[in-house]
Amino acid sequence: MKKPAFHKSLWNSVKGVIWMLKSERNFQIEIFALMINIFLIVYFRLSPIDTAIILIVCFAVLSLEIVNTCIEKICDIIQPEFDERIKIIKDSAAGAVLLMAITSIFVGILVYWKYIF
Ligand SMILES: Nc1ncnc2c1ncn2[C@@H]1O[C@H](COP(=O)(O)OP(=O)(O)OP(=O)(O)O)[C@@H](O)[C@H]1O
Repeated sequence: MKKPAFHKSLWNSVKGVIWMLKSERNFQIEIFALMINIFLIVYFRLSPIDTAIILIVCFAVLSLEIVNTCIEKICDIIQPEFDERIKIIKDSAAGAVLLMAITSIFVGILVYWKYIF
């Protein structure tokens, strides 16, 4: 298959993110959390390094959510019926998002702490 032009593959990636925004509830919640963080970054006038740390953890959660959804979709195509192996794959992929979400909460507390107190 011929490789699409750069602008075409970039647009395909954007369409993927738009699909996630329209279809995935967890992704919508994580985007809402990103908005809150952007507000807090501006409100507390975070330093460039603290801003970078907050944005990195926010986008790490969002990116993992996309990968988790892709794994779920592939699993649903491969095995629509109940399968113990699919359960392990889906639960593990969801676990990756959970670990990063917990990490992001701790990072948020560490960063915002000095601006609040
Ligand atoms: N084919 C299957 N075989 C075994 N267990 C499954 C299967 N499909 C889903 N499950 C179980 O149901 C859970 C939820 O799977 P589902 O595909 O509905 O994802 P979801 O509700 O979108 O989850 P998430 O909140 O992680 O995005 C999985 O983590 C897994 O434990």
